[in-house]
Amino acid sequence: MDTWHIFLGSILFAIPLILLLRGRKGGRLRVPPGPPSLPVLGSVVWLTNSLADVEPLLRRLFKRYGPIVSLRVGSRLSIFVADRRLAHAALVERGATLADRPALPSLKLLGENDNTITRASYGPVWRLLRRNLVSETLHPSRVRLFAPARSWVRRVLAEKLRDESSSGGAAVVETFQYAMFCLLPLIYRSRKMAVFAFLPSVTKHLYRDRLQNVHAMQRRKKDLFVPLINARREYRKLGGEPKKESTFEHSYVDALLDIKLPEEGNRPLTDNEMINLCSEFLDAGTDTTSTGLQWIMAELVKNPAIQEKLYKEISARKGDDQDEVSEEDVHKMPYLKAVVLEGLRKHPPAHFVLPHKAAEDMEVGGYLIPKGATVNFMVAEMSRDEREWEKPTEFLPERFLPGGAGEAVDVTGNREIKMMPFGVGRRICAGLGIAMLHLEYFVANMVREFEWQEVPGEEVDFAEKNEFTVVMKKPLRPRLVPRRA
Ligand code: HEM
Repeated sequence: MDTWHIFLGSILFAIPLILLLRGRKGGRLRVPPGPPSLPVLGSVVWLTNSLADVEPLLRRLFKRYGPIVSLRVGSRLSIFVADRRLAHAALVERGATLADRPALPSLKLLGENDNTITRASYGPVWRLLRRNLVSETLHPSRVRLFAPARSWVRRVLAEKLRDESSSGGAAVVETFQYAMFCLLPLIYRSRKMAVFAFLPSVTKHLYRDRLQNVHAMQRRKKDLFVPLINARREYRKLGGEPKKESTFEHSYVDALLDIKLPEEGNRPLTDNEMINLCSEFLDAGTDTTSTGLQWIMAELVKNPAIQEKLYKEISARKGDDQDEVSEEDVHKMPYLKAVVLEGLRKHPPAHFVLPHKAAEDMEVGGYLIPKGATVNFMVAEMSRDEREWEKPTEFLPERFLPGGAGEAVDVTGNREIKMMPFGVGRRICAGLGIAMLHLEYFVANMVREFEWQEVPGEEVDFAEKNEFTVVMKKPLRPRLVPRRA
């Protein structure tokens, strides 16, 4: 072992030890450091910063206090973790302790329960709902059955992009969203509820209009989903055969109709619960995937040599006469996978995982995470950390090929975390497999159909904007030159 390795080994050994000693005061563990707090308001930083700008604020706090910091929102303690090793210790090594979710104050205002996969407490209902989605609908054997739907959406997407490109810079963002809407049908989302995290009993009066809008959207969601659910009920009653390409033998709604909640006297799901679960399925999968697709295509526009290398890999497998790059094909394309992983590393669609809750007191990095605290993990900070990734601001898919630093990176983070675009541990994204498949499938087919070029005056701009996911502030508008007749 050379001196450099001994030096590196000592540093890696010393960091947790230093953190451990810093967290102790008179032998007792302290909560992670952070700015001072005031009663009712929480951390004083809220006097000069808004919740919407929490990411740059956190970056400043990590510089000042280290990779784990505390903030208070009202009386609630939120802890933020930016270090990949601490994330592994918290979410994988002591996974069950942090597998719970904090209660959403807004749910009560809306008269809703938390029976969805994302919101449910870590327990039997969550387990049942999650298993239902993962093994009944998103299991690879089921996902394969949806190949005709994927093909149909790919054709629609290519046609729409062809139309767009004939009129100059193509507005690809809406087209990607539309494609994902078609694939995971229609969407409803309620992202404007963050204000109700502060004193819901007061903010519900201050933001009465916003609350009314959310109620109206809830009604619209009901109008939209109930007929679809009822149609499926009828269809099952008749024991019907699938009649056309878009009618599948199995759907998520079928799996939901079969569920009985053992903890609650074996009752079936209510219509409201089914609506929330359908809408969660679409919410969770649509924006995330179309945002990921947009960032990856933007990088390919900006890096024509990488696009060309990818095109060569694709055309070596698929002749011009063949219809599409299929699911089976994409599994055999290592460079395509590297491009998608590098896109998710540099531009994770979600910069935070969903909030976790500590079920009991626990120690992370030498600090106390008290029972009931909310714990958040900084996805983008980890995958852009220059101590872990060489040239993290550059788009270099080669790092995921044999010999590269990201070779054999495991996005599930079970062994170690290098990046965690889908979260890790027990609450890891339930759609990881299908999300990776959709990204690889659409990137491959879109690069095969068109050459994606930068348009003068519409240069690619990697500035970010916080929406439901982190999107391109200036949407991508490339020139698309068809590669095939
Ligand atoms: C590129 C696309 C996607 C990304 C980047 C992504 C990312 C994430 C992240 C970061 C979480 C939170 C993990 C945590 O709290 O620790 C999550 C949770 C979740 N995702 Fe995804 N997701 C994607 C696509 C999908 C798709 C396609 C579906 C389903 C159709 C889906 C369903 C879910 C569900 C149900 C959860 C909640 C898991 C739980 O609480 O047990 N996601 N996802």
